[in-house]
Amino acid sequence: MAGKQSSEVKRRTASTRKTTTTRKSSAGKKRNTSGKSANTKVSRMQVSEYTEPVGDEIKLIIILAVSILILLSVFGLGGRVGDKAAYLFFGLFGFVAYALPFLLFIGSAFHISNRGSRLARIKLTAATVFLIMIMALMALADSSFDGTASVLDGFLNSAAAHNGGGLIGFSLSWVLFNAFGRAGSTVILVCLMLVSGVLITGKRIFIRLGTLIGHMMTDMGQHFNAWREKRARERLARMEAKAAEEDSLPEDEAYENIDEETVSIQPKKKAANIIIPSRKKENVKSKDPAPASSSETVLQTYTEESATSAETAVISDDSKQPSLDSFDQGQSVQPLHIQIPEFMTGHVSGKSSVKAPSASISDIMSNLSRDIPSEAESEPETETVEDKKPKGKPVIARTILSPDDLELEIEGLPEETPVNTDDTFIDISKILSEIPETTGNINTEVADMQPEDVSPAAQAEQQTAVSPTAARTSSPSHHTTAKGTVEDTASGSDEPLEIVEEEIEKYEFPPLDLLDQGKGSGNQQTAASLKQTALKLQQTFESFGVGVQVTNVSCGPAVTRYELQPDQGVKVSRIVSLSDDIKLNLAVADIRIEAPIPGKAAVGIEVPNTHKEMVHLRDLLESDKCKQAKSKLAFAVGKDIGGQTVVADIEKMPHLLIAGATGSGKSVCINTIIMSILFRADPNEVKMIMIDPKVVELNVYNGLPHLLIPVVTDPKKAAGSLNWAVNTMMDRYNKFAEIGAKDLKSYNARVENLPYESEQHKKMPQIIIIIDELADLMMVAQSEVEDAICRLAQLARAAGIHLIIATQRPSVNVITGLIKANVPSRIAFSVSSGVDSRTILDMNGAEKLLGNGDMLFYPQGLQKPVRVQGAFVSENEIARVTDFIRAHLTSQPVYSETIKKSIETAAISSPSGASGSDKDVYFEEAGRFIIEKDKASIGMLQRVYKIGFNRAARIMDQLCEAGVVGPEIGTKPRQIKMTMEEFETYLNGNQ
Ligand SMILES: Nc1ncnc2c1ncn2[C@@H]1O[C@H](COP(=O)(O)OP(=O)(O)OP(=O)(O)O)[C@@H](O)[C@H]1O
Repeated sequence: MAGKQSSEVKRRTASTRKTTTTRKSSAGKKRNTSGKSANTKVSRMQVSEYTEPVGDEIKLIIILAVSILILLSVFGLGGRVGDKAAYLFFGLFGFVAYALPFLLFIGSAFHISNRGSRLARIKLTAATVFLIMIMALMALADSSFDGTASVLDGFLNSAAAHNGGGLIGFSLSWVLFNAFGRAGSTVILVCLMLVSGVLITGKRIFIRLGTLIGHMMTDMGQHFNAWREKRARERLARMEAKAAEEDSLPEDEAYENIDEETVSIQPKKKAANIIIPSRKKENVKSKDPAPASSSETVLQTYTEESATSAETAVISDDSKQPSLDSFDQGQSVQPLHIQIPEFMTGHVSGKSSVKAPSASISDIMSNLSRDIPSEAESEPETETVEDKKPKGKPVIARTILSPDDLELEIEGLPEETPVNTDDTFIDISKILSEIPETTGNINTEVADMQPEDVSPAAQAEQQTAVSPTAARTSSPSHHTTAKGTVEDTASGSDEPLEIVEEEIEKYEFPPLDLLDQGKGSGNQQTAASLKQTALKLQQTFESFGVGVQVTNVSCGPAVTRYELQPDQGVKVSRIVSLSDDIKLNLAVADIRIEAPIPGKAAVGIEVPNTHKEMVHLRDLLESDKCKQAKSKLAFAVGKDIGGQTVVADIEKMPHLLIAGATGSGKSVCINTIIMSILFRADPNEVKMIMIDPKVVELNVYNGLPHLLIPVVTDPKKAAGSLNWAVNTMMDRYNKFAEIGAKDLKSYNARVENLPYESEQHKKMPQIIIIIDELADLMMVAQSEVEDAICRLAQLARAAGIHLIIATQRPSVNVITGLIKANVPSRIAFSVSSGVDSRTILDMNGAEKLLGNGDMLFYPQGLQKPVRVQGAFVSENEIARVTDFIRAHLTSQPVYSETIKKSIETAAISSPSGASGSDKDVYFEEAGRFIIEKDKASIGMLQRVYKIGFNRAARIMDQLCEAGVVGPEIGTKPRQIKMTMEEFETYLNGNQ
């Protein structure tokens, strides 16, 4: 037995050895013929490339033939075999057997052409389920079906009658019927049918239905509104006809018939409105008959024709001039509202009408202003006014701009002021000129205005409207001192302020070699790697049955864009839906699809580069594009996807919103803007206000002559700075109006050509207001900040004031609708979600950015944002440049005390803040400590009081404000300016 076993083992060992030898020799052979086998592989691949499509074609031909045979069979034309087959098909599928040949062919063709696609498999499965549900429903539809017959009966009945659900449908309905009854089974089957229908079509039936209903409701609403408007117009037409009729009646009778909705002037009430809603001439009169003593017109109205003719503009009889006695002191005043339809705004003025119907309100207002006779021109009238010197203050309380009307509210007209609006056009200039100038005021204050009542544009327009008079009256309140500064003797922070720094005699432009140069490594992407990625992209799309051709490749510093041209019939949405699969196949973190590229018949796929190139500011500033840019506010944005330098002009933007997640590159972007300006603009040409609630970002610019005031770090003061800017804007408009200039450029040009030296009219610089974190300001005084930003954004462009606002919180309560609407140019850096991207750009895309200066640049006028790799400037470079500028100043910049004071006043008057009362609890201690140590450093305060950086910096600012320490100058330590005794006196004085 043992011997048998051992001989068996030997035999096995021998056979194993033999096999090993055979394997070894075959491996050797393989090694020897490795070259050959590679060749064989290639040729096999070529063969398979050839045979695969041909094989598919043959398969389809066979399936077509089978389908036709089945078709013939089910219609009884298939001979004996066909009859048998038809019996089987009807038995199995019931009525659906008629559709079987078609379904078989279409299904097979679909499967073959979408081989490998998961989606196609899902669709095919869903289609099969759909068919089975139909079969089951057909079985259920048979009224004789009661769930008692056997499954075989189901087969036989369908085979014989060529209807019903066949064996398959019958079996399923049998199970469902016995479990849920007929109704329950129907619900389940229909539900499954719908689900498979959704999977087959990919359409969201119910959501669409909801949307459809929504659209229908909106349409109905619109129809309803149109109907209401039509009715209102008809009513108005009726009223006009009625009014025309009444014209022919004696006056007293006519008054009784005036419709209250059209006109209401109620002397006893606070306000009254005249609404002139149509272009047609109409007679609108006071509801109350005017008292006999004051029956003359204060408001004059003109027909369209008369508005264009200066001569025919005067309606009232000279002998019936309005009595100015009515402005006497003690007389009660009434506000008067005039609403002027928008179409009239081009023709408001009587004497020098603005002809263009699309003329802007400010144009009209400036025209109006010019119509008001100056003191010299209107001497005889002035005399009359002097005689009857009124004490009341007529006030243009507010203007309201609605989409249709401009409304002026004039307070201070006497109670019984009669209004005769005979014609369509009201001469506001006349009203303004008749308000006595000797009172020294057409009060432009909007003190009692409710913010919600008055749009910022309207406030600004209102102030613009009265500007010349205001300027006339306010100018004597300033007198020039020997130093050339203007002392503001007028009280109140709303007085127009002037930029009063001494002019910087000579500004030494910093040389570009203070900046680092790019290494000039160029793009690391080789042509081969680009070609490979392009091929991969094409193959990926092909594997999903989407035909595309890569037509172009643009290689940018951080991303490369592959331009794809889809084949005929390929939907763009299909390409977009494959973005995840592309990411997977290319093994990249994220891609952005631009579908389509604006102005091109191509879809752009932006793939991050493996090696990112840094775009150095110096390289951009040295580029021709930058050198050729004429504007002082031109700045280097970065390089676009094609590697081209992108240069933008803040003047044209005219305001810019920069938003992105923390660390995405906002501060670097702001620094590049500031640096671009420092390299291009003289401080006498461009000034900046920097608001940096984060404290650390912009303080390096302190001490530069370009700054109007030191960098503002206190959010409460920031609101004050914005208010100051609004006042400056209004002041500038007044000055423009005085010499008939339209904007800053024409003003400066005219001032330059003035034949005499004027103290009043000097060249003015452009002003850029940079806010590094809007969210911090909005937290402190949202309504004030929003209001000021909107007023500036709407009107500041012509005044040469531009806003650059950055925020890392792109939420709707920071970037409010109002701010968004008024700041048209945007830069979006990387954000965390599509929602944030939509808040900034009104579209997705920023969530796909890569960070580190990768941005979507969307200036005003561009259809779609462009992807740009932002310029980079390091802190060292900034320090080098700012140190250079400071070192080469002929005189230290003198910051305007007036501006500072005004900003502080505004901060104090701000309801949300009181700069004096909210000193930090460590303020006193920190002051004493710093004086004792003779060293002021934020880090030291942090360490000693164990507080955060922001709080320590704020305490330092408060100490600086109190005069304990000097301002921060670059990286140098602050000066200690008070002794301990002085500080104690200060503290005692402030308790
Ligand atoms: N254009 C750029 N090129 C290369 N790297 C950049 C660029 N911009 C920013 N970075 C990198 O990103 C870092 C963060 O940038 P930055 O400080 O500007 O972000 P931020 O958005 O201002 O962040 P935070 O809101 O927190 O202040 C920089 O230190 C730098 O390394």
